[in-house]
This record gives sequence, C-alpha cells and structure tokens, in this order.
Amino acid sequence: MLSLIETKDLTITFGGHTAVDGVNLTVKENQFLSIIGPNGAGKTTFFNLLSGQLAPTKGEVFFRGENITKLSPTFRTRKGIGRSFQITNVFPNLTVLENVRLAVQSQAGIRYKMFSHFKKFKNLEDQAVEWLKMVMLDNKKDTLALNLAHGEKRKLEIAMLLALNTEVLLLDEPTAGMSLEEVPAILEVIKKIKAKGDRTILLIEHKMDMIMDLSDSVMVLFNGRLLATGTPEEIMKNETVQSAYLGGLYDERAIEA
Ligand SMILES: Nc1ncnc2c1ncn2[C@@H]1O[C@H](COP(=O)(O)OP(=O)(O)OP(=O)(O)O)[C@@H](O)[C@H]1O
Repeated sequence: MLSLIETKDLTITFGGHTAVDGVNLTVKENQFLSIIGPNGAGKTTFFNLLSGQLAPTKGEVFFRGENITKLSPTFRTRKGIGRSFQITNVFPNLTVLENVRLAVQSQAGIRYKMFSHFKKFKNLEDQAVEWLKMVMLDNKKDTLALNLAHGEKRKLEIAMLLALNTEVLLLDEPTAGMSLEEVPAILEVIKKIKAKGDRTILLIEHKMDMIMDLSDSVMVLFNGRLLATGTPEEIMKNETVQSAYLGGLYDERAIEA
C-alpha cells in the first residue's frame, strides 16, 4: 500500500501553547484511521493543519510524496484532501438536492475546466441524487436544508463532501450534537463509504464503540503529542494510553459522579 499522507515533525504553537507537537504520521491509501484524545488534545488543530486551514509553526505535510505544506485549502482539496463542510456552509434556503448539486458542480468545474467539458444540468443532478442515496437522504431531496433535523444536516454535509470526490475524507466528529437515535444512521453511512473501499478516511470521534467498529488503526493525541498508534485492539491494551488517556477519562467521570 502506498503512503498517501505523511506528516513530519508537524507542530503549531498559539502564543505560548503548543497545540500540535512534533507529530510524525503516515497514512496509507484506503486506510481508515481514527484520531482520539481528550478534549483539547489537538485533534481538530491537526485536521486544520492537514487541510490547510492552519499553517504549521514547524514541520511538513506530504500528499503522495509531494510537499503540500504551503498549499491553500482550495489547492489541497483539488489535490484530493476533502474536509467536511461545516453546517454553516450549507445553504439553508436551498433544498437538500440543490446543496449537493452545487458541490457536484464545483467538483465538475475543477475537473473538466481544462477540457472545456460541458456537463449538462441533468447529469449533475443525477450525480447529486446518487450521493444523497449514499447517505440515505434521497427521500428528503426537496426539503429546504433549514428544515432538516440535526442528524440529517450532518448527512447532507457528508453528501456534499463526498460529491467533491476527494480521495481523502477528514471527518471531524460527525456525530457531534446528535441525539442517541440519530447516531446509528451516521454510523451506517460511514460504513457504506468505507465498504466502497476507494477512500482514505480520517475520523475524529469520542465514541469508542464507533472507533472500535470502524478503524483499521487509531492514533492517540495527548497534549498535542502522538502518544500511540496501532490497531484498535492494540490501543485499548496499551498501558500508556490507558493511564494517560482512558485512565484520565475514568477519573474525570468518577469525579463528576
Ligand atoms: N486558533 C487558535 N488559537 C489559540 N488556541 C487555539 C486555537 N485553536 C486551537 N487552540 C487551542 O489548541 C488546543 C487544541 O485544540 P483542539 O480544538 O485542536 O483540540 P481537540 O482535541 O480537537 O479538542 P475537542 O475534542 O474538545 O474538540 C486547545 O488548547 C485549544 O484551546
């Protein structure tokens, strides 16, 4: 398997605080990698460094061996690194289908511009419907985005990300803010994407059962540092992880109780 993403000594400091600290990581093609760690460990910041939303203080990011550290988020998306849209980027007064069609259109624009290829409106719409089927939201295609439930908005966000057709999907807590009833649907969507086998997926999640279920490997961040990487089973057994991360969580729960 090829190495698709590589970080070398990736570091970012905000004021005096180092949020991501010397992270060296290799992600292979079509791997499903989950990122865990306590609140404030640097997970989202690490995603921002991969997607180009933030520039590192030190270190580098490589995509297929090419140094992309200085590329903007737009160029990184064109290369193949897709970061989930925030819900604020969903157009509330457009329908679900119109939102996904716009994402398909932007991808088509990028890919076909150099050939002056004219994609017919209907074709774009058909593609949008396919992505909506993938996330099981095609039954809501004519609903205004503003009228969707929270879990449905997250599905729409994933459909829009899928429509960009990037090789890499960075999913930052797709179940955040969801009710317990909404979680299984998102889990099923992510499983479907994984089962297709043509994407490299990086997932930030706090739900350990989801991590165990989906991941080929897990990386643990703690105070911005890469504490451990391994299979989900290895990570659960890892004593450093247990004492530093899982142990800490149990302590917090004990204190709260
Ligand atoms: N733009 C910023 N300016 C200053 N500090 C920041 C900035 N972004 C993140 N931080 C700090 O960096 C640290 C890591 O934050 P980050 O959001 O990456 O953690 P996280 O692991 O994703 O946490 P959570 O699980 O709560 O989302 C935190 O202490 C945070 O306050």
